[in-house]
Amino acid sequence: MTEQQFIPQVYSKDITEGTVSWESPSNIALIKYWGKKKDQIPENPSISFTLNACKTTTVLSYSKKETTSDFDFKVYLDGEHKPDFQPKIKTFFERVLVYLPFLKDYTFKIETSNTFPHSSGIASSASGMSALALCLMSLEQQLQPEMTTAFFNQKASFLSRLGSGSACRSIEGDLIVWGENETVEGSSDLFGVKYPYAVHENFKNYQDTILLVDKGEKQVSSTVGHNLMHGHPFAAQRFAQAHENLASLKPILESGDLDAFIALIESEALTLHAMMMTSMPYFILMKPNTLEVINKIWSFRKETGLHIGFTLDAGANVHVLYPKSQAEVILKFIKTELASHCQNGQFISDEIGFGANQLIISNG
Ligand SMILES: Nc1ncnc2c1ncn2[C@@H]1O[C@H](COP(=O)(O)OP(=O)(O)OP(=O)(O)O)[C@@H](O)[C@H]1O
Ligand SMILES: C[C@@](O)(CCOP(=O)(O)OP(=O)(O)O)CC(=O)O
Repeated sequence: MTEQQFIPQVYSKDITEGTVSWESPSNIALIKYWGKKKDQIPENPSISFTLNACKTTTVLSYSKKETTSDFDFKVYLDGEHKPDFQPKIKTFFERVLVYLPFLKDYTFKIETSNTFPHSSGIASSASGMSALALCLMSLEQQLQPEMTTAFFNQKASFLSRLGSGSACRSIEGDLIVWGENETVEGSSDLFGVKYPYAVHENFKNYQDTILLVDKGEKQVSSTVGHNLMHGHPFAAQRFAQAHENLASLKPILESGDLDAFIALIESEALTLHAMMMTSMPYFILMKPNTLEVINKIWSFRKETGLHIGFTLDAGANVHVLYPKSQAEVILKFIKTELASHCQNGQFISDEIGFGANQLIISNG
């Protein structure tokens, strides 16, 4: 599989204007992507649960310009012009122009909203960039109607990756692998693929309650963090470990061994943050309440034997993961013991999801 297949031939249709819309979820990595090569190629494989409630909805309106000129687009978040979202999208447009050669032919209006706070480590770049990539694919599909769903999804994932690496894991669900590796046949550095092996019933409707320990924008973006893996003293070991952890996860997913699952994902989360703390310059994204919550989760698990575990993204917020069958008692614990460590007591109840959906635009 190469990038070449995503470069279109001449389009068969001419479209002057229109509107398309997609909602696309965020995702939470179990084995983390941290470190990348040129062109958004990951240094190691990752695997994530696609989320359900945490999502972006984007409406893309386009009208053809008289003459081709530079990129022409405006972004609105929750109805308000959002100039500080423009640079990431401009970089995205530059990277994908060769694969979407119509980009300079249109004026775009991007109206977007997230169901959760952005830039705080709940992967708004993943849902936001994948929603935009999907909208652009819908436009391309109108220009070239003879496109299979499999190609549509694969190219949407490929383009999303060029917007934000982890975004390539948001197009489909429920478990997505990104990054070529020896464990998952068909895996690719270029796009995400559905995890193709047996997954035990224990993981069905797996719950993710996201504790909003800190809703503020984080001090160091993921992009900057990835770059600090270049020349990092532990980089080689970390990249090798991610391959090993993916190999270990396969029998765990098959057998439904939740103790082993929790041990693996918690170790991944803490290793991610260890990489941040041992970067140069070093940085810490966890907050005191992140550690409070982690310690409480560990005590509660010891006391009850319940299968409550956590993972972290690049931020202070804690993703509490647990099986649906134990949801009632764990949710009660979260409400009574953990919510007080969240900003304004806020948390988001989410669970495994199945990917993006196109929304029908009504003209009335
Ligand atoms: N709905 C959206 N549409 C387009 N771009 C978005 C949207 N939401 C967020 N973004 C972009 O993503 C950036 C935030 O990404 P960043 O990686 O810093 O944080 P995050 O995605 O919340 O956390 P993570 O590190 O877990 O991915 C925003 O500054 C903005 O450029
Ligand atoms: C910690 C992570 O969430 C890192 C996500 O990094 P991004 O995909 O947000 O980074 P860019 O490619 O620079 O946009 C781990 C993961 O999702 O695998």
